[in-house]
Amino acid sequence: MAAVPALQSVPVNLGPRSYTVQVGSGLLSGIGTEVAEKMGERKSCAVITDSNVGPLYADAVLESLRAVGKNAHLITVPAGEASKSLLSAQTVCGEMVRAGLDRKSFVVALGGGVIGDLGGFCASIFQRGIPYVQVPTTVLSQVDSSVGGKTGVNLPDAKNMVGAFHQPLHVIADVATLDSLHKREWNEGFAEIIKHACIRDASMLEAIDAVADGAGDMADLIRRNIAIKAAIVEADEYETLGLRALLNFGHTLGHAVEAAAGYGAMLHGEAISLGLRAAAWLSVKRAGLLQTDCDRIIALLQKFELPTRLPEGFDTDELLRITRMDKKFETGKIRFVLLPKLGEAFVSKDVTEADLIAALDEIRK
Ligand SMILES: NC(=O)c1ccc[n+]([C@@H]2O[C@H](COP(=O)([O-])OP(=O)(O)OC[C@H]3O[C@@H](n4cnc5c(N)ncnc54)[C@H](O)[C@@H]3O)[C@@H](O)[C@H]2O)c1
Ligand SMILES: O=C(O)C(=O)C[C@@H](O)[C@H](O)[C@H](O)COP(=O)(O)O
Ligand SMILES: [Zn+2]
Repeated sequence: MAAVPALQSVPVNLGPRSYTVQVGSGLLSGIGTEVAEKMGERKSCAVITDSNVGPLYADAVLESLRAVGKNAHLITVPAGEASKSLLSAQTVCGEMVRAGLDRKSFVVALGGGVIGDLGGFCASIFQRGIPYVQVPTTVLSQVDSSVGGKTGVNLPDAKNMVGAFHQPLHVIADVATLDSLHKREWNEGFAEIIKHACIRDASMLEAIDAVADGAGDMADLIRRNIAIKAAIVEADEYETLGLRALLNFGHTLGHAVEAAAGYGAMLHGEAISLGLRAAAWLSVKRAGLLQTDCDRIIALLQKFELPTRLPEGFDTDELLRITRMDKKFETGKIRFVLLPKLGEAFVSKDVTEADLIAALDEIRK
């Protein structure tokens, strides 16, 4: 990672639910002080993490919290998407009860998007809701999932089917934690980064290219992505105005592929990469995106070794069946995000099932 400048803060302005995302290196050891400031007299907390992240970073976080007088209890779930389930939420909430947490407690979600979504969801339902702090440790969770307050779990049928909007009180993105990511987990985060560039900031494609070539400024790229996500969430927190829905570019078919593969078989970013290729192709057919721009998106995904060809074994009918459960499917009509040009997106109500079938045929090639 390129040299990290001093701590940067990105505000997320949501009135009474406003918070700050801190981006910098070596922030974990200062978490106690940061959290103490936000949580005031709340004394007990659950640090929720997974079996990969816990052994690497939980001690630093627990020590820092205990040093400022917090009673911090560690709760560890198995690493991977399968832990984003109602059963895990029940297990975690059960551990929170047995640890003596109450309505004056809080949660620290230490890990990737799975832990952020699960930990945030547990915070949203535990005794009808307690505050939480996001401490994202993957590229994907730093640039996307830790910001915006979408929390939840999957059902076997489809992704993110049970959840709540519950904004964090604070987000601490320590970019030094990214150094321990395996290449596959590092790369998958770029699917969401490329998504942000496609829908909001075409000029970011160059910065992404530079990072792929080992020359770019990753910390700055992370900050830029957080700012894009924050601006969209600020404008449409509850996804009711058609703006936040743009963050779903590539997700309609991507989510179906992720669920159909079996949770954990494909990483979220890998499934979204396939969804992005399908959505970019449909954007050429239905929205006038230039073929050269579509090719540019695909080439960039490939630079991060992300899949752009649907593997054998995915049944089109099954993928359509799952797609119909998507939250963007309303009264029998799909709302599909298309790109007329790089950096601009809109929600189309004119995409048909025949279009989806054609897009799936295309990404099989
Ligand atoms: N809420 C949102 O707005 C939002 C946005 C995007 C994605 N998501 C969700 O996020 C999830 C995907 O998140 P993810 O890709 O971060 O997956 P993840 O949380 O499963 O992390 C990927 C892998 O990396 C490991 N890991 C995490 N941090 C590490 C570190 N610093 N060093 C070494 N290993 C580490 C994890 O243990 C896991 O094995 C999906 O469930 C997706 O639906 C939510
Ligand atoms: O924050 C959002 O809004 C997003 O859509 C971000 C997506 O990257 C993310 O995968 C999200 O969890 C999808 O949400 P869903 O409502 O489509 O399940
Ligand atoms: Zn996503």
